Amino acid sequence: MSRRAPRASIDPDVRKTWLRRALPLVKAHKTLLITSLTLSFAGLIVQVQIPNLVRIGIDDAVVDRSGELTTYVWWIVALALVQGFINYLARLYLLRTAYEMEYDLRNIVYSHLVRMPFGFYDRVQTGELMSRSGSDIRAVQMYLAFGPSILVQCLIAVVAFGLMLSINVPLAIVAMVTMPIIGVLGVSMRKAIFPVSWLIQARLAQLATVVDENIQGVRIVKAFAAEGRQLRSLAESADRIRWAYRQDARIRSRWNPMLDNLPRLGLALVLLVGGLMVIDGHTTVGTIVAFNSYILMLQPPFRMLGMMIMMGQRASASARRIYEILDTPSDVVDGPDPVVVPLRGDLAFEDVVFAYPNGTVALEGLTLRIRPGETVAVVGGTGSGKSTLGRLTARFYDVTSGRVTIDGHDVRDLSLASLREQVGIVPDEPFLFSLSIHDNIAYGKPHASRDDVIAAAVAAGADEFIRNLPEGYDTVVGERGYTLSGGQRQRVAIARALLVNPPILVLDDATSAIDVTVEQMIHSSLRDKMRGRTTLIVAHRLSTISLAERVVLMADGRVIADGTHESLLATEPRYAEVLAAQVTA
Ligand SMILES: Nc1ncnc2c1ncn2[C@@H]1O[C@H](COP(=O)(O)OP(=O)(O)OP(=O)(O)O)[C@@H](O)[C@H]1O
Repeated sequence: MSRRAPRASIDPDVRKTWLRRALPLVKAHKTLLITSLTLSFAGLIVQVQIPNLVRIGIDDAVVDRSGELTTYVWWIVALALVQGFINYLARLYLLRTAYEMEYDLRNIVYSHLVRMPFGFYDRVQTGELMSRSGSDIRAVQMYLAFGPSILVQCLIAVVAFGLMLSINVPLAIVAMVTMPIIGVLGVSMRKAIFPVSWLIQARLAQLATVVDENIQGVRIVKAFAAEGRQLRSLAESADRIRWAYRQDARIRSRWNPMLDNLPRLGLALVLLVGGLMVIDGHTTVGTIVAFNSYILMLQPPFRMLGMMIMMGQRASASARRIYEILDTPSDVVDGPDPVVVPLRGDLAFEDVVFAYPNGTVALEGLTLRIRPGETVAVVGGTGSGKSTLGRLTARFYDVTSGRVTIDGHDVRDLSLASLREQVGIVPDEPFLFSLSIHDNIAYGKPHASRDDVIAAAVAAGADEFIRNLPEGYDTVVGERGYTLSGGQRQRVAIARALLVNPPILVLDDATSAIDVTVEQMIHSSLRDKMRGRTTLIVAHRLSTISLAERVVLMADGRVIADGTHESLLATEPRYAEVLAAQVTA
């Protein structure tokens, strides 16, 4: 099925109220919405006729015995059928409107999320994002679609009141007396409940984060036999939710009986006043019965008024959180005139200062030049800024000051898509999708042929183990590729980068879990496969470092020494220190 693009977007003007900003979304589906509202109004008009027919039926056929009872009965049945059919259509269109709007909103939010820079994902929690893209979208959708429908249903009160007035003015006023009270009480109840239900939402989102971490980190939890501790933290979250639900129950049980009983008071009043009027001959028994029906019929819309106010409050808070995402501009975007050029791989960092969005300064005036075709190992203590080099090369983040250039172009001037196509990054813990090995390798080049995929896998030293898998290249690797070993996953990830054949390759500790002989094989095939490739290797192992023709030593976000492995060993005591501290054979 082909995917339809969202029909509208959220108004970007942040000065407008949330509802006005969401209006384009409603307008985009106005035909559906108006159809549904019109139908729902028509249904209500039919519905208010029924008690009136009952009144006439009772007065004519039962009391006066002048009319045919079955005629009234058939009319009522017919009207009920018509009303049922109209309501069916109205409901159908209303739900369709709601889901169409939800679809649009979901797509708007999701397409914004995929454009967000790395810095955004460093800040927000997965559980929170899931909740924003789930329940918040739903809350807004509900209000936008169901709000107008509730208003239309409240209109029935006007129509029914008009009809009652035409039958009997004093009794109509008596019947309506309790309605505003129901409305006011409904609103008050919702107001009392709102903070609690808000708390429930927030605590459910917290619980989602705890559950998410427990599931994602289940191996660590088990490895440290920390199930008890995790269960306690889960129980604490659950307990907080239970407390909030208890408050919710307390408020509801206080208000609901009042709301339920008020209409009965209305019935009693109508019976009292209406009964006296019947006795005095001012009205008929049928009128009392009809007015009873009206009281019961009018009660739900008035109660829903309160619900609508609560839905509005919730939707407004949800919309604010959704807008928070939509209003966060992606700062890492194409410049006004993005350059698309094939790169040779002449990489330079010019006095680069870089701080992560949380303020951690990772590079403090780093200058480094790597010529096309060079293979450079970056060595340094933990946190010295090695991985950051790769992230800035592919422009996952923008530098705070200074420049990163490739072939003389500032990376900020290059088109983001072409830059990322030409800078391949293999992290130490690669992510594999729940797809076949073939599709995982071909992720950056989905139309690659099987032969190309195999060639990349051979170069990455992965072909042999892949062939031994039950379905070879078609084996689907489980969620996050857990069915493969760490070293196997790293090899699949290297193959994925090689298939794209980028002129610049960053191996960020990407062979840490691969044994030394296989690693040497991979590097020699890398060298054969593309002589001109610029390769940056973040390395901890001597075997890896020795593959590079040049070694750069980093400390505190700066390059402190640069040369061959041998010359650094001979001249730079800090190099020997770093090697001794963290480098394994
Ligand atoms: N996403 C991030 N958000 C905030 N700070 C970060 C982020 N990633 C890294 N840092 C910090 O930036 C500094 C440099 O990190 P970087 O990952 O470049 O170090 P590294 O030399 O590769 O370390 P290691 O050898 O331990 O992987 C560290 O202080 C680190 O804590």
